[in-house]
Amino acid sequence: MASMGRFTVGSHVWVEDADVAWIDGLVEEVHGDELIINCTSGKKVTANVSSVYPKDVEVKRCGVEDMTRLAYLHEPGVLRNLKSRYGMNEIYTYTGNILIAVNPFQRLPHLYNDHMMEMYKGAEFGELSPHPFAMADRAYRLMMNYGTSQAILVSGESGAGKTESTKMLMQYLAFMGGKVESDGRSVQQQVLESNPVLEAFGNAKTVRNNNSSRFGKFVELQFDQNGKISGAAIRTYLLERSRVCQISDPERNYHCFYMLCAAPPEDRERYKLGDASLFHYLNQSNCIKLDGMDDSSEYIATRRAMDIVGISSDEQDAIFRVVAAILHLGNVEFSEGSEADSSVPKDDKSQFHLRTAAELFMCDEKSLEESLCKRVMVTRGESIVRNLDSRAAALSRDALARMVYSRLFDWLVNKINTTIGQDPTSKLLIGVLDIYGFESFKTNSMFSRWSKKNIQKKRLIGVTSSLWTTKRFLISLRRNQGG
Ligand SMILES: Nc1ncnc2c1ncn2[C@@H]1O[C@H](COP(=O)(O)OP(=O)(O)OP(=O)(O)O)[C@@H](O)[C@H]1O
Repeated sequence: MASMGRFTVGSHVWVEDADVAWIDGLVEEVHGDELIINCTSGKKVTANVSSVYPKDVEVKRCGVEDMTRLAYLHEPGVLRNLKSRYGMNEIYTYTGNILIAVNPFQRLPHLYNDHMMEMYKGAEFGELSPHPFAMADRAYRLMMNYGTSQAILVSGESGAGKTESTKMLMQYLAFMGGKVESDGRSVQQQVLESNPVLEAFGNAKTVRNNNSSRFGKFVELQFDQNGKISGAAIRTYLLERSRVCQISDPERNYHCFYMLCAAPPEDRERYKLGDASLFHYLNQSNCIKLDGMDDSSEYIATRRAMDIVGISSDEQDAIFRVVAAILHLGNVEFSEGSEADSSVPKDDKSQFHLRTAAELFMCDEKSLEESLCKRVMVTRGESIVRNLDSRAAALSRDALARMVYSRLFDWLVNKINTTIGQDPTSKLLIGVLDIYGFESFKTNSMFSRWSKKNIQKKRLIGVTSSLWTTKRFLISLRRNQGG
């Protein structure tokens, strides 16, 4: 694959470089499969033809908007093109009908305003600069013209900009299909307003992204025959449960835990909370506070967002009681009990946290303790109760915390969906799949499962935010389409 064609003395080539990935140069000598290359950096390197690619010398310095126009669509050619465009603040590039987004790491509001949406409305695909609005417009028009549902796939590595791209796609679809509601807020507004709630409970700081989504999201917008949004559903999948109990430096747990520890004093008192650094599930990492994020104002903002998506104040109280109970649960430590291989809460401090967790969960303290320190095995109608040693009790404590948190998250998503409301009569929909974690799976099992179940009958349009996954994405896309 690497050596497309034969290289001769004087050929312009790209060669792999340990420091800058790819470096260009001229072939000076050819010895069978070995080439001696004089690089533009001044370096002279010997390389095997398998790690050398031909260079297109005719490509413009400013690059091309659609990379299918490149003479060679190989890794160095693609990277060079994206780099040239990025240098001119052009963060979007097409490869056929796939949009590649490069994270600008700065706000570019002029790219996403109403004027831009008006410009892309109905414009021929490829007529204007590459943009997520063009992708959304294409999906919308294909749906309206052919009467077929559409799916837009957003893939890329963590921090590449998938969530931002998804928001822009939703913004444009809401602009095209938005309805003015006489009573209350419209469906599109509710979908957009559900983001802060989902982010508070499903996002966390990771090494690569301070606001990383730790779950996959498929937003389905349903349209009526006139192309107006008539309903919506948000489906989430694969929430990273392990994070609830285990985090490594310098990452954080889910935002909601820190928000609640920074809540107004009366709320903290109600949930018997103190500083975030006092809780085992949070203090395994030294990162408690985030630059540019004020947890106490985020708490207020999340409460407000919950009001907007129709979560009552009693329900909000129940949600935060569960969040606080999980923190208390994490502080329960165990020591060996009087019986062999048994365990009990280690000391008064652990007993206090166990009692508080039980109060907040509204369950019996003794039952909670037994559920952690004992295991019940059911065999042919007979139940056998077995003691757990302190290590096993700590593991069941963590398993309970993970399970409760993921149920809480599912409950939130269901609640949001109930409030937004679906249109059972709708035959047209556009789905936007934010395919988190694509790169971290050895096989594309998640993609396959999802594509089979949810996307096969819809047409696929891709937006990808990372070059490295583009190749894999294309292969999956081809497989999925039976190509
Ligand atoms: N188009 C953009 N304009 C401005 N900033 C952007 C854009 N895309 C990404 N960013 C910046 O990069 C950060 C990370 O982007 P985003 O959260 O969308 O990544 P992601 O691919 O969804 O990551 P993860 O998989 O970890 O959730 C954003 O918080 C934002 O600061």
